[in-house]
Amino acid sequence: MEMVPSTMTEMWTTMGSTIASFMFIWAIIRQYCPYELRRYFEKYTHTIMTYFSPYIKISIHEFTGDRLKRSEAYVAVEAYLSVNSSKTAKRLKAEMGKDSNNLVLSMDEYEKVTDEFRAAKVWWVASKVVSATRPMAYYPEQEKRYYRLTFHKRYREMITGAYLEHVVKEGKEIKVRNRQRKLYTNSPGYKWPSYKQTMWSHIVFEHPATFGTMALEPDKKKEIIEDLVTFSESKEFYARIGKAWKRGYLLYGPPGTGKSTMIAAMANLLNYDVYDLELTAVKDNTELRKLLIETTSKSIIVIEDIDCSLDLTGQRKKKGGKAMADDEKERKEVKEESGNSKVTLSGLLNFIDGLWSACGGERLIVFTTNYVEKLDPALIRRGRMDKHIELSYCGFEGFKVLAKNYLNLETHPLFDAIDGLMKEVKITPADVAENLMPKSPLDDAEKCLWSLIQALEEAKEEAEAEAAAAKKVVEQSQDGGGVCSENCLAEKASE
Ligand SMILES: Nc1ncnc2c1ncn2[C@@H]1O[C@H](COP(=O)(O)OP(=O)(O)OP(=O)(O)O)[C@@H](O)[C@H]1O
Ligand SMILES: [Mg+2]
Repeated sequence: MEMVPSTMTEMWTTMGSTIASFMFIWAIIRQYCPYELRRYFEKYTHTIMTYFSPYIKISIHEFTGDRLKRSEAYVAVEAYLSVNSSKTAKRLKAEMGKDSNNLVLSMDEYEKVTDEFRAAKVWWVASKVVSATRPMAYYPEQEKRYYRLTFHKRYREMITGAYLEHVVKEGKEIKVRNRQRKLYTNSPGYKWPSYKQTMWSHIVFEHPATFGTMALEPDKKKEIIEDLVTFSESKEFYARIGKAWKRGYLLYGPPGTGKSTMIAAMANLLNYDVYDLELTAVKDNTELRKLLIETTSKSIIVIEDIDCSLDLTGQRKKKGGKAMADDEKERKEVKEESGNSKVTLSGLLNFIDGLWSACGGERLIVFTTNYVEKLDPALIRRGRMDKHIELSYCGFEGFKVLAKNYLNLETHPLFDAIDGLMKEVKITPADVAENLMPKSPLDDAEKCLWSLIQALEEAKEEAEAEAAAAKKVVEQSQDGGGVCSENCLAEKASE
């Protein structure tokens, strides 16, 4: 019986000295052996340890084959652990979250946390490998981050199946809930990526516009919202009919009628990112393709003022004489404005429905224009631009939305006068909004309404004066016996 403690002591002593000798050899190897030999030794020690260990390890690296894109699995695990580790981890790092007013916590490097799934215990470690810097290396020292999951081999099937599925699914949901939406732009003069750079630069998207604050006929608003929501919920439908999950919107109408505002409202409704594509800054069709491939899912790709962006008007209907000359002049101007860009109409059409436009999924493509009639019909046919939305002058219903937003008024005795004037003159929502905006702290709602009435009356007088001038021109031309074309009448009236 007395032998037992002594045998135990001997055993511990032997184990202790074995470990000490091993550590000593390891220290010598680290100190004196060349890097290659060290790596070799490490590799085999590792293999022997793994052979005897009952634990399995899975690594999830931040970058895999494609160095330009973070691995989706890594991003999902990062999000999952940001919520599940923040209660147990002792060292956390904090980053700015959604709307820049809350901090999102996640586990810091080399931190270890435990998770449980159906009574199985697993361990996560956040780690990184710093690659050796070589003298004269082109790229600076690289850090390769990864997460390592460790679990007992008896849970192999459950962890590699159900648990990882659960982590990725929950991680993606957390990411969507926490993500800060971004507004991307392709800056002019930007050079095609060097290491790990992209052709897009971005800022946080924080536009406050919503469909609730937009002055729009209620039926039209409802129709657009339903269309957008149906699109965002139709993943299976698009897959079933064999169509890429994207939808094109053409927004057209005079300046100040809310086209850009509607894009922001769309992004806020669907929680999408916005890619504001400046076509004049795109060198050629190849660059356009690269830009498109970089866009991510759940995004709106916007080309504003498509008619001014490039000479994309294609083969327009032939017009006679002067109109044709104007047309040519205009094209020349557009060409000059668009600088050296060689993006063509066919390049843009391929951009909309080419094979690679399907990569990424769930995307809206929005064009805006002030002159829909100038666009090539091929560019805006259904199937490319699926929904055409006209944004027009402000009606009384639109005014009521703005009065509620700007002045918190639902009704007022001056509303009737405004309704009457709005039926007679055209005014853009931008002009209505400007008049309803208090100009000093002393301005009350009634003063703002009077300011709008005054603007409407002035617009009415102007329209009446123009109509009278046009009438006079017609009368003069009839007295002179000459026949005046529509164009010539317009010219004379403007004189
Ligand atoms: N329908 C609308 N509802 C609410 N506000 C509007 C609306 N239309 C315009 N506005 C207001 O007018 C301003 C200008 O509107 P916006 O930039 O959306 O016009 P636009 O149609 O894009 O003009 P442009 O053709 O010149 O680009 C916005 O900041 C917004 O405050
Ligand atoms: Mg605009």
